[in-house]
Amino acid sequence: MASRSIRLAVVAGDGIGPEVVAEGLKVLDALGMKIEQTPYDLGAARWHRTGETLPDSVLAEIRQHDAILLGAVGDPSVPSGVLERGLLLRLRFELDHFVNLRPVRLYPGVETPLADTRPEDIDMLVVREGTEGPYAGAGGVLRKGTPQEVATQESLNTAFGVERVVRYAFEQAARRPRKKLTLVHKNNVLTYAGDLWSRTVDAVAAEYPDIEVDYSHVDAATMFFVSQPERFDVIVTDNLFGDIITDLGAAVAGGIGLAASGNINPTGAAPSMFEPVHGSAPDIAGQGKADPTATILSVALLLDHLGLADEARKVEQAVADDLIERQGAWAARSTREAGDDIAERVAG
Ligand SMILES: NC(=O)C1=CN([C@@H]2O[C@H](COP(=O)(O)OP(=O)(O)OC[C@H]3O[C@@H](n4cnc5c(N)ncnc54)[C@H](O)[C@@H]3O)[C@@H](O)[C@H]2O)C=CC1
Ligand SMILES: CC(C)CC(=O)C(=O)O
Ligand SMILES: [Mg+2]
Repeated sequence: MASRSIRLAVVAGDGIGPEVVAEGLKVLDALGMKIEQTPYDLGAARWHRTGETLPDSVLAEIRQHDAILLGAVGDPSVPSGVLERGLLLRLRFELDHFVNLRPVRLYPGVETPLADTRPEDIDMLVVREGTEGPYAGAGGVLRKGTPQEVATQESLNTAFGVERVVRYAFEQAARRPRKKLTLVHKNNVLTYAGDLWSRTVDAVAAEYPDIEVDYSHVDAATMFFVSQPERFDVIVTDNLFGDIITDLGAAVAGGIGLAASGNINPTGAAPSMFEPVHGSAPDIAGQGKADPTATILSVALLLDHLGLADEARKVEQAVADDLIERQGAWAARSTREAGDDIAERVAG
């Protein structure tokens, strides 16, 4: 992979998306690698201009790349859900990103709101299912706009979909020193879906006798994230629970500006997509206030995914060193200055 140029599709998106993506690309450039970047004009501006979210022809072009770097989508000027479903979720679903990989890690030097918590206490890998659950879009509305309106939003869980993500999570757990996997769900109430998830984890666990397996209801898991984060190593969970607990994970591990993610298609049949966990943050867009670190760490995940482990470690180390030096001084730098500092370290 390293010998030829990497074809990278870039979807900067909305709000702070373009600001943080610029810094992610700056860090990639600092590695001195051959990267063919194709920028895609997708997001609120295109929707206003053309009414399009993700035309089929653009999706077909994006498929021809090795990976995708995405900033964030969503804008207050566009009805909620239009871009989130029509662009972001469409990319995840069409490219079959069934693993949404979200490390939750407290880096040395980073302040956590949790008392007496050391970096070794917060080191988890959340494996969130990416193509099913309540995000699948099943449901509908009856008698809309009347006092008798009924809205349903169903959670789709298939044996195939659950098993493949659970297997992926076990593989991840097997590679980590603690070898522990926790299923997070709500199987005491969501009895149909929860039962499928629990039975699947039990069945796959039989093939991994060295892995300690446990279970936490999602409500209790949110409490443990704050009170005993050291309980968790690898977490496997559904699309919605994974979305929610990883914002909480970001908060306990130093803030949403540090949380990275990868939407992975482990089969390699389509490009995987890397993006910060955060959204388009319209409240700070255009002000140079966004922390680009989450995007830069997502670039490290992208490099790792492409088999460029040395380059990935270089980027991650540059971020780790920057975080130690930062010591709470984030507000003193703009988005661009933070990107410059990290890129300089990468360039060495
Ligand atoms: N993957 C994506 O494209 C996502 C898109 N969204 C969309 O983004 C829009 C805003 O959603 P919100 O719920 O407000 O979530 P958000 O993550 O954009 O912002 C939540 C809070 O975190 C802050 N924040 C986010 N990223 C930051 C960064 N890099 N540095 C410093 N502060 C940061 C924001 O200023 C805001 O106060 C909505 O349209 C939403 O649908 C939300 C989450 C993910
Ligand atoms: C905007 C949503 C579709 C997704 C989201 O919040 C996320 O993936 O973290
Ligand atoms: Mg989210």
